[in-house]
Amino acid sequence: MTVTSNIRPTLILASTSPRRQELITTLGLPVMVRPSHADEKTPGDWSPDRIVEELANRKARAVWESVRGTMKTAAVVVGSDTIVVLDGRVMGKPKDPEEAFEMLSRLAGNTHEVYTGVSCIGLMDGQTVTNHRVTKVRMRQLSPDQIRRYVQTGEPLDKAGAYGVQGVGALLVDSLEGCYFNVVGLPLSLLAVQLEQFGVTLP
Ligand SMILES: Cc1cn([C@H]2C[C@H](O)[C@@H](COP(=O)(O)OP(=O)(O)OP(=O)(O)O)O2)c(=O)[nH]c1=O
Repeated sequence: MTVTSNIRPTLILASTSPRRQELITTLGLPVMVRPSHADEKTPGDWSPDRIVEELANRKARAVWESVRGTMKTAAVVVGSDTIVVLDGRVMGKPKDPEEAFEMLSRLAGNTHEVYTGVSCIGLMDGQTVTNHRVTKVRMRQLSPDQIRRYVQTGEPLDKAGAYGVQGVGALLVDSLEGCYFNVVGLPLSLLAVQLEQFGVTLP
């Protein structure tokens, strides 16, 4: 897609995540949201970076396929995927409170990595840029009671690794090394770099 610097493409966010929807508005470009229902299964031997880049691209591609041909304005479809990795073991979203408790018991007192993949696809020509970022997060020691109380807030259930650093989960996190927004699900500086490759000028 050729976008000259005075054109502001619409960003089509391929996501159901309210966090991503809020974060993407920071770029100051028009935003449309189109939930993507891409298959999120990957082979067990894939590396974390391969998983998040592939899933981000699947989400973006599914939406790109459904909207191309229906819009005439310049647009870029954005897909994103986040996982938590502890000692090489991948954690997605917990399926129930019991699994959330297990995940948090493993993360407490340890340092893990949060991987987020972002994939951008130009609406007109399908130009694709896909990358990922990694952030290290140190979680403090937690007693089983503390973990139980946090799980009862309901916050862990729709989040990779069963916590949300932007919410009550902030009380569990000792320190963080890398992009904060990567942990929340959309690394904004990475997205800015990717959009520059489409000729978009941002502040
Ligand atoms: C670790 C962490 C994850 N998360 C969230 C970001 C993602 O929304 C979610 C990981 O699940 P994803 O599968 O990446 O995304 P999603 O299902 O929420 O949304 P969609 O696929 O439609 O875009 O975990 C937080 O909000 N805060 C955190 O601190």
